[in-house]
Amino acid sequence: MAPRLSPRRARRYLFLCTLCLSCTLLCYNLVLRSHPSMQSQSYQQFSCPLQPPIVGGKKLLQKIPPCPHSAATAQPGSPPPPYTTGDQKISNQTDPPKITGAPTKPTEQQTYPPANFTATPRYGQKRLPQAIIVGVKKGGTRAVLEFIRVHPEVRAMGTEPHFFDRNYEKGLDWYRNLMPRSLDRQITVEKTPSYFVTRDAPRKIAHMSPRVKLIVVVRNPVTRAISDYTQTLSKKPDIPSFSELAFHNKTSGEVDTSWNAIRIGLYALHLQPWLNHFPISQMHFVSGERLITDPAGEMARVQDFLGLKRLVTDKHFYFNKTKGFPCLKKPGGGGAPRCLGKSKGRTHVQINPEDIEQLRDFYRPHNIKFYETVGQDFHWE
Ligand SMILES: Nc1ncnc2c1ncn2[C@@H]1O[C@H](COP(=O)(O)OS(=O)(=O)O)[C@@H](OP(=O)(O)O)[C@H]1O
Repeated sequence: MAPRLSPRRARRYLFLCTLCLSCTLLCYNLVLRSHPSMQSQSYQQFSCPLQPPIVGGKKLLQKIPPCPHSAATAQPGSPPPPYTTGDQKISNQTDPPKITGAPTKPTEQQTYPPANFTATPRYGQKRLPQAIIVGVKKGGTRAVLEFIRVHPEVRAMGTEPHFFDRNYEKGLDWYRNLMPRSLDRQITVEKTPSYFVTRDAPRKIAHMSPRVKLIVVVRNPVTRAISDYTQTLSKKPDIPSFSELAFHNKTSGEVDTSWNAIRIGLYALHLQPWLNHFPISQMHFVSGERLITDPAGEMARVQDFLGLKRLVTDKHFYFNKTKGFPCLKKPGGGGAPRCLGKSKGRTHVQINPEDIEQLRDFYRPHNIKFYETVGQDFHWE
């Protein structure tokens, strides 16, 4: 017959058993979490532990799906809402306010996650970018970034870090730390369109890495100026008319080149400082117009320039009639396709045709100089 336990001893055994069980569970959990095979996206969907990195006290909403969605509904590789789906209504989010000292445009990132979307992976290293989309504002830079990051060998920062124009004093470690992790064979890319018109940016970028590849998305400077103005007007409805801002004197047709919307379009002028630091072969110019009419063709050239296999092809795009722009198909054919957010492809404000004609005349010699410098005719007539 087994000896009977006193109640005190029984309680002690019970306590020891509970303690052992808890330790086992704790160890099991620790081992599972640290094992690489358990850090896949599907695991993260259930744990959802990742917080956006903190930069300058501001949270970067970068590649982090909202937890409830990812846990409940996300398929591996599928992006989180809200963002445009097919011919449905385009996201009605507005541009977020610009925050000086911190990377901008988190809303874009929320509304347009990349096709190779994963919650920030824990593998690989953070590296300084090997390619930068340096301009131009309203040229189509977001489209190029979102299209190129579909490529499995590209890792892109979704927000604009503004390192070489606003945050340089924060240092290269700060900048590197903003980048997504990448494997050795992958290319890290960021885009900040204001670099192209920042005088000191070429020198600073060359100092970081003289071999970095530079992408400039250019668009007819007249359309670009109207796009820029339309964006400003959407935020500040009380600004003067386009015509008042664009011309010193309407009758003489003297263009006001001190207005940024006009000045940014003087591409030949802004290009010069870049050529003091980089050979033209290290710069690639994307046509903002062809990016809309033939995104696959334009992206083929971008992939060639970056030394990547042409994996982003016409199979990835379809023309969304509601948006009036090419959008990305969902990889594999299933699920929702993805268009850029509503701040991309706005209906432009109506501009007097005479003003447009005057601006065309104004830009013509500058455009010709630009075509000659880059050895490419963009046909902005
Ligand atoms: N596929 C696709 N979908 C939507 N929009 C597209 C696309 N491809 C190019 N574009 C053009 O991109 C213009 C915005 O340019 P950026 O992304 O460089 O703007 S920004 O400087 O980052 O604000 C934007 O300018 P607007 O049309 O004036 O809004 C678009 O014309």
